[in-house]
Amino acid sequence: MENAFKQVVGAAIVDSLARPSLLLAARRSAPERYAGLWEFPGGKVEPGESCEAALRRELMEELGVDSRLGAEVAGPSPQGWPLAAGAAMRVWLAEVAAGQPQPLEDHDELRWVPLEAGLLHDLPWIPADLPIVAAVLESVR
Ligand SMILES: Nc1nc2c([nH]c(=O)n2[C@H]2C[C@H](O)[C@@H](COP(=O)(O)OP(=O)(O)OP(=O)(O)O)O2)c(=O)[nH]1
Repeated sequence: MENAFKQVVGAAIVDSLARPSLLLAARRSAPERYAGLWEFPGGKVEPGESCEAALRRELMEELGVDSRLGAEVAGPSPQGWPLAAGAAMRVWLAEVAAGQPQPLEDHDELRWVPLEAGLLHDLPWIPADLPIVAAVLESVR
């Protein structure tokens, strides 16, 4: 069956999948409606690509890192979490397997933030991401 939503994938990159204490938040530099807002690194899945392969590709392109995916942070639909404009995002916990994350593309700042509700919610996230941030916190508790 055709997917009802445009499929986006995102990574909740933690310092360690075994003992997560920090989350890597990324500040978008474009487009204008999202510039300055924080998000999960990731992007659109290309035709014929699996979600997991798309996510690892995006993390290499955007951050320059090889990544290891952990558990999915499941959303309310099989396509994940609803976003604006007819898109939905599946999100995985992830850790860096090799490399140092750099804001190579789409972002102007990366920040490791303690996995604490108060500190994470201090950042201006893309509004659709707020329930995902809460679910990530819940999943690492
Ligand atoms: N990566 C990412 N995108 C998000 C999040 N929240 C959210 O609403 N979005 C939206 C923004 C974009 O409209 C869309 C993802 O597209 P993108 O611009 O990151 O995708 P891409 O890297 O494949 O970009 P492009 O090829 O279209 O330039 O999903 C999030 O946490 N991470």
